[in-house]
Amino acid sequence: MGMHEQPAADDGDALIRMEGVNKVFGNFTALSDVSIDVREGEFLTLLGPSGSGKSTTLMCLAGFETPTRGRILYRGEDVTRLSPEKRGLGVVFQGYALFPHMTVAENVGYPLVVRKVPKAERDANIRAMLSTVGLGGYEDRRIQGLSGGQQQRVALARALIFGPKLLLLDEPFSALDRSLRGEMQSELARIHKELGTAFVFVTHDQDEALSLSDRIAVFNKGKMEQVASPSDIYEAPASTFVAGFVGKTNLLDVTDLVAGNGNGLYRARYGDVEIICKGPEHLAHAGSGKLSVRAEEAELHASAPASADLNAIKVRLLRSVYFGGWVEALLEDSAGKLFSVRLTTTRARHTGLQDGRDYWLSWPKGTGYLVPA
Ligand SMILES: Nc1ncnc2c1ncn2[C@@H]1O[C@H](COP(=O)(O)OP(=O)(O)OP(=O)(O)O)[C@@H](O)[C@H]1O
Repeated sequence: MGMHEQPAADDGDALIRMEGVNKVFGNFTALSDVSIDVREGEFLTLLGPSGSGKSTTLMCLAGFETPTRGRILYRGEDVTRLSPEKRGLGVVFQGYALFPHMTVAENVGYPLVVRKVPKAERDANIRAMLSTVGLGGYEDRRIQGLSGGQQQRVALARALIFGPKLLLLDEPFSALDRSLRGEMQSELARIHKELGTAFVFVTHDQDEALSLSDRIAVFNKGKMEQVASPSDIYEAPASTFVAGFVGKTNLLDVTDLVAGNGNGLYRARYGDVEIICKGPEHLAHAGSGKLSVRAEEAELHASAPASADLNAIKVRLLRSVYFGGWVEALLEDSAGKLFSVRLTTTRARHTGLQDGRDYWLSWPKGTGYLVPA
């Protein structure tokens, strides 16, 4: 797919499809008209803040919750009311703990025992799956003696051993420390590639979502606001929420929108400054919108930049914060609008940052992305 191409409305490749799903608990609407396709073999991440409906979506896909309204189709067949066991999906959920009194092999082989797979075949599968998750030779170990990362590998092996077409994972690494988390993320990416099974992964961590996924679905207050590739989510957000939740951005009120001739560019106005930016076609007649300018897309200059290729605004530096590799500058323009700019430390030293001083904030013409106000 091209960089900003939207997925087809009717996707024949859907492995599992959620159609207009609502989920109401008492008088609280946890999911509101959620439609989403999971494609064969893809790594799809459900991303959003706490309480946005990610887990509820996963529970509906798994069959642990039933939608109040809407349908779930598995390869075109309605499974909305089918029990989790009958769906045959792999799950790694927080509440789906390992059996602590059993060995690694007994845990991993359990789904095969349930499916009455003969012992010899079972043992061969257990051995192969343990090697896939990097635990070859751990068959007889006890669960209690394993580290957090190793236990997660066992949980993965148990969820994958019966060859499900889809694996559902709910924040599987949230209890792990940062370095172990990074290691398990690479492992998960490797296992996904090796097996070719579709994964649906829930997280509230944007970096995890951006680095692991083929596509990301962003949730906010029970609604799915956008589903797209990581680069489209980051570079062509569909809403102010998506722009602000993924990465750090500045949202400017712009007016007098004029679309270019199908080149994806817009002319716009921020206060009395003329701006050239990118945006989706459907805003051509909107008149105004919000312009998302990424914190790392912008630069600071001690004097007015001479280049005609830059959008530029006069600002005052309120303060800067040092983060090692980069410096974050907080600035304010004459209208009282606050800006956040992320400069490399080298660049910040070169510019010379002094609180209270005036600067020019710039970003290249043709960058920055319009979202509906
Ligand atoms: N069984 C339930 N009964 C009542 N309310 C529920 C139930 N399950 C979920 N909710 C509510 O639905 C909302 C969405 O919950 P959900 O767990 O899907 O969010 P989430 O995006 O996964 O967030 P988190 O990361 O905190 O789990 C929350 O406000 C939650 O309190």
